[in-house]
Amino acid sequence: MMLVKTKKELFEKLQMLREKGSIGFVPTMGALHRGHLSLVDFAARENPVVVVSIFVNPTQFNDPDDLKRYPRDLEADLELLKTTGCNLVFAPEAAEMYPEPDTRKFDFGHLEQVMEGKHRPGHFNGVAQVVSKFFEIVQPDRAYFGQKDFQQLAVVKMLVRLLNLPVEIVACPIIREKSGLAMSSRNELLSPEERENASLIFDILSQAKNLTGEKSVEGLVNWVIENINKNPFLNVEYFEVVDSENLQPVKTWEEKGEKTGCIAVHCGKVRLIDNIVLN
Ligand SMILES: Nc1ncnc2c1ncn2[C@@H]1O[C@H](COP(=O)(O)OP(=O)(O)OP(=O)(O)O)[C@@H](O)[C@H]1O
Ligand SMILES: CC(C)(CO)[C@@H](O)C(=O)[O-]
Ligand code: BAL
Repeated sequence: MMLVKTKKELFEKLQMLREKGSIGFVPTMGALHRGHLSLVDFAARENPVVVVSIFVNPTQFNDPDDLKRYPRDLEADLELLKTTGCNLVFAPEAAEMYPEPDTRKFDFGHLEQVMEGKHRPGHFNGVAQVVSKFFEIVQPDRAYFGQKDFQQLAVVKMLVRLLNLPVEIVACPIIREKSGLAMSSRNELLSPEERENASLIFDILSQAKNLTGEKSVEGLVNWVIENINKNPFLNVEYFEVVDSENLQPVKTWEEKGEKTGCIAVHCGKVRLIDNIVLN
């Protein structure tokens, strides 16, 4: 496994690696856990070459404290990646990715106006800026994203359509801790007590999945919010039931198509997200 920090080094290494066949790309912000490693495993199964990027992208943080606190540990990340099928790690500095300020404004319409987009203004524009740069630099055949960031997946798929990019976006399932809590780099910022209580989020989402027969959509939304907020460590920012494809709000269970319940919860200073398919 090789580590490169500049685009020049990356181009040189990729020129050699590309001869082996297709490139699978896994973009991350580091502080790696089993969720990230599962994306690398999917990529390695489907491509002879796997590239992982580690970059805490400043343009997608709407909250400067969140950016400052975001966990970083390149040494530990490299140790973990050594145990996987990753061939090349790209860990650039901010100036390498943004030699000029990126002033591009993307329009994802409804996809960026709800849930994460509504509560983190500018977030998806920053994600689109950095992901489009990575796609241009790495030119992957396939790119792997986790379903934990459900809305991000929809935005990245639209980005690829908007820019006509020849990259296949592969969605990978959510990896959870034994307690059910979705793995996340931000979990490291939770105290042991907060972490224990945060497992209630998936517990309630799983129960909600079994209640769609007896509660209306609105009734279920209120039930989820009330039951999570009963826990003194947790405070729900939103819980919404949306169409899995277009993220339009779902009003009744009779509507066609797959429905996903998406949630953001504050636990102490940490903001956690999760989601579950409800039908
Ligand atoms: N538990 C998980 N299961 C599957 N994929 C995951 C999981 N956690 C993160 N990913 C995916 O890994 C990629 C990189 O995510 P990122 O580096 O932001 O990690 P993260 O754990 O989501 O961190 P945070 O949520 O604290 O930002 C994204 O595609 C994300 O969806
Ligand atoms: C895709 C991504 C690496 C872009 O910075 C980030 O949003 C993430 O880790 O999900
Ligand atoms: N996993 C999404 C990256 C972020 O929270 O900014």
